[in-house]
Order: sequence, then C-alpha cells, then structure tokens
Amino acid sequence: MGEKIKVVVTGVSGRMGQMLVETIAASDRVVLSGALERSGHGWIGRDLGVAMGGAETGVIVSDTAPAVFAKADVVIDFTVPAATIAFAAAAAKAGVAHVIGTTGMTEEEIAQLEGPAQQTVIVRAGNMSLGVNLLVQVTKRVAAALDEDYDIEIVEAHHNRKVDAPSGTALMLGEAAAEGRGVALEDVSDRARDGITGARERGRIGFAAIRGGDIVGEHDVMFAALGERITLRHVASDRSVFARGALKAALWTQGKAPGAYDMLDVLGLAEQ
Ligand SMILES: NC(=O)c1ccc[n+]([C@@H]2O[C@H](COP(=O)([O-])OP(=O)(O)OC[C@H]3O[C@@H](n4cnc5c(N)ncnc54)[C@H](O)[C@@H]3O)[C@@H](O)[C@H]2O)c1
Ligand SMILES: O=C(O)C1=N[C@H](C(=O)O)CCC1
Repeated sequence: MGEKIKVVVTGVSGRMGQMLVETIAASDRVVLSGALERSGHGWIGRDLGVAMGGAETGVIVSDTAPAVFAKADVVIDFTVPAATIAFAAAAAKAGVAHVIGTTGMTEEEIAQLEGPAQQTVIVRAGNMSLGVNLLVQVTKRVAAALDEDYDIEIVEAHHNRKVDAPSGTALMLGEAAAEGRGVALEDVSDRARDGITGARERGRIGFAAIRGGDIVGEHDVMFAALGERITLRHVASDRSVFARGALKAALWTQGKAPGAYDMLDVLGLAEQ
C-alpha cells in the first residue's frame, strides 16, 4: 500500500469533526495531519487526543489554516458558511483538495467557491451518505414520471442543535424533484406555511422542518395525489454514515482535475 493521504479536519470539536477524527483513526488509507477550530476555542493549542478525552495523538489543534494546510493533501470541512468560504480560499492557495459538508450556504456564498474550484478540487454535498445520494436519483426519476396531480412535499427532521433549515439534504432532494419536473426549484419552492395560507398551489414543492432531541437526520419525499401517496424515505441513525462518505470523497479527490464536484461524482451516480 502507498503512502497514506494526509487529512485536515476543520471544526474538529464539533459533532461531525469528532466523528471524522474517529473514522480517520479507523482507516488504514488516511492519516490525520491537522485539526482546526475557531479562534478563541478552548481546544486551540491542546493535543487533539487529550482534548477529546483520550490518549495523546501529536496533533495540536490550531486556528491557523495556511500553516496546517501546507502539510496536507485534503481538508474535510463541516463547519459554518463563513468559515467554509475562508477555508476554500486557503485550500486553493495551498493546492489541497477541499471536501465540504457545511450546509446553510446562500447562493452568494456558494458562488464564492467558484474561484477556488478553478485552482483545486472541491467536493460539496449537503449529505455525504450513499443512501441519500441514491434517493436523490430516485426522486428525480419519480418526479419525472408523475405529473402535477402529485403534490411534492419534503419533510425533514433533525436534532435540536441544527441551525439551518431546510436542511442541505432537503434542498438536494427538492432540486432533484424540480429537475425531474423540468422546473427551477426557486420558482416553485414553498419554504414555510403559517396562518391563512390559501389552498396549496398546483406544481409547488413544499418543505417542512422538524427539530428535536438527538435526531440524526430523516427525510421524506412525498408525492401525494387523490387516492394515493408515494413516500420515499431516508433515515440516518448514526453520523458515521456522513463521515464515511466524506472520507470516500477525500480519497476520490486525489489526482482529480480542479473543479466543483458533488457526491454523485464521487459515488459514480452522476448521469452522463
Ligand atoms: N453534508 C453532510 O453529510 C452533513 C452531515 C452532518 C452535518 N452537516 C453539516 O455540517 C455542519 C456542521 O455540523 P455539526 O453538527 O458538526 O455542527 P457543530 O456545531 O457540532 O460543529 C461545527 C464546528 O465548527 C466550528 N467552527 C466554527 N467556525 C469555525 C472556524 N472559523 N474555524 C474552525 N472551526 C470553526 C465550531 O466551533 C464547531 O466545533 C453543519 O452545516 C451541518 O448541517 C453536513
Ligand atoms: O446534523 C446536521 O446538521 C445534518 N446536516 C445535513 C443537512 O443539512 O442535510 C445532513 C444531515 C445531518
């Protein structure tokens, strides 16, 4: 086996950050070469293993991306939009690939990744699991097969610490449904309903978000018509499914040409 791929994890104290550290430790193909947290965080300057409550790892948590990226092959980033944009610029400058799981980015923020993607490989997906990416393709096909007699509603549920809605996954599924129907999601999207909303408009794609407890991530795509309803469902019961997907993406980036990619590219599910 060749040399191990050197991976940096950003937001390392977060739910996904810690899950990624564990997933990397269990892999024989990658090694953790650096760990980043936001300036002022209590873990800065500490050994990561000790900060996580275990044995020393020799990786010191830093808040200085350029120095950490200089010694890496790929960055795995599940943080917040502003941090992700800054990491994209730093990763492009350092010539390291960037795997982005961060959700809640605006269209303007996503556009800011275009420059960096000309210089390095960026893989970005609102959900890194194989199951959800398969569901994206199935949703597109079902939406293409059914007409507007079938109302499309996307219902998502997540833990009570999640800060963005609809979830990145719900938006991926909405995009897929809209694409299947041959419409633009921004033209048909109903993001919130409250009060006297009037009857549902034909052809819209509705979103509803539930937040509670420790729900890892659940998504239903409902096609509801007179007399019948089809529901496509994905349930994530463990965050490791996202971390394994991110690691797969990190390995996939090596040797690829600069550009903006998603998990459908990584998993070989993209339609030609
Ligand atoms: N794409 C996927 O498969 C997937 C899966 C799970 C979560 N997510 C997304 O990943 C993101 C993180 O989720 P989480 O549950 O781990 O959140 P979290 O709040 O537990 O972790 C985020 C971490 O980022 C850190 N951070 C913030 N600013 C930073 C900066 N400037 N530099 C370095 N670190 C910084 C925070 O301190 C925190 O530790 C969210 O957007 C979430 O929706 C995506
Ligand atoms: O826990 C989260 O936050 C998740 N975010 C992603 C999303 O917004 O879809 C993926 C599921 C978990």
